[in-house]
Amino acid sequence: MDRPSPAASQGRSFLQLFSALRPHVATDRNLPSRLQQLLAREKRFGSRDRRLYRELLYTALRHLPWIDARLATDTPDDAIRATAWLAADTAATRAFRAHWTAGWPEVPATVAERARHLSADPAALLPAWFAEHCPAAFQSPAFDALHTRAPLWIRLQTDDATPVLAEFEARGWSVQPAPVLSTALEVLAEADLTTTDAYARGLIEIQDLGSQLLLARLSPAPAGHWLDACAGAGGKTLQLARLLGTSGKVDAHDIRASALDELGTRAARARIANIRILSAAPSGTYDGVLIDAPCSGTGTWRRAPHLKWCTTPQTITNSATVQRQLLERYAPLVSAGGQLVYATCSLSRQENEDVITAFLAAHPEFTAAAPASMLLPSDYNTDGYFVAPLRRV
Ligand SMILES: C[S@@+](CC[C@H](N)C(=O)[O-])C[C@H]1O[C@@H](n2cnc3c(N)ncnc32)[C@H](O)[C@@H]1O
Repeated sequence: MDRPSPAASQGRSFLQLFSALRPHVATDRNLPSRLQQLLAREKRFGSRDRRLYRELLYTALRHLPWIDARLATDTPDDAIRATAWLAADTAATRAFRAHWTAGWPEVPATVAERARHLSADPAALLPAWFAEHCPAAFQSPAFDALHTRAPLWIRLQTDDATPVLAEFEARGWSVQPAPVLSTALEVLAEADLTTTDAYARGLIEIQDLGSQLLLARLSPAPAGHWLDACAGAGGKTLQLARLLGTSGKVDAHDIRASALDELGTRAARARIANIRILSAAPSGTYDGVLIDAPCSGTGTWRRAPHLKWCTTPQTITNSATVQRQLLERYAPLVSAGGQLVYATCSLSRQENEDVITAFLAAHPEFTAAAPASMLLPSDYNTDGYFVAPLRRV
């Protein structure tokens, strides 16, 4: 007798995991931690199982109304089948997808075609209230990019990529350079980069291409003294420190001490010496101030799809209030002629253009140094970002 395919019982396990997460989707912005804990508790899972379930769960969250609708029928296996079909084809998902979607067509490139195949409503995949915040998100190709697994980008933190490329090749990981930025590489493998020598030596950092482009395109003048006012764990601080060169310096501040500790570890790993961590409130003046503001994260919906379902218009209004306060707090630290850079990973007009318009109206001593710009996830296969470069006159 043929042994049953493991994919059949994996389908049941996926449904169990999904139903454990489902009640928390609308309320828990930290759902990825909950998902991580859920998978860690299941001692019977190996690392490949965990990769499979993670991919399936993220796919289901990305397409939540479609999956919910199938689970509400008397053939819930349809939910497994649809999730398997929509999931990315990776080493971990291949056998599972082959079992559950035998005879199904290739997954089409656009959400509209996928919806047609599943007799589903494409518009249901984004909250309707978001249309007035970012109409472009509802249109192809941005809409398609938002419903595709986010790629893994790294930033080279060395002028010599040879040891990085050699190590990746030895591990069987292929990479693809970003056509728009020489320091950015897409890793085309399910790689745990934190286990590499390149990572341990600080030769690479995991950083979305969109985040990299934001600073690379500003090309801050070398040798300047900058404040990274909302540095977090320092994704942009490290990049800024390299762009400014060894005669420039960055003061990195955040209200989260634990994030600043992590920043210190990353800077030490990369032997970057021109970063000073400021736990206390910054003062004095700077050639440039970066405000990478806390935001609703709507630009990260492809990477963090649960945020689509727990973000509300009120979340956005609250973020915009904090963003205006942060500009008021840190803009006075820009010296005359200096730069003020406001950035978010939000696609909402209310957190982006509206915040900047209100700030400029209240502060004639600042002017736009260049047009503000929005990076849509479809532009270069990234998360979505907004950046407004301002100057103090
Ligand atoms: C978008 S995250 C920063 C990400 C970081 N720049 C990076 O590239 O990895 C926003 C950060 O602002 C911080 N923050 C919130 N309120 C703040 C305040 N009043 N002053 C400084 N930082 C603040 C948060 O703790 C959070 O780390």
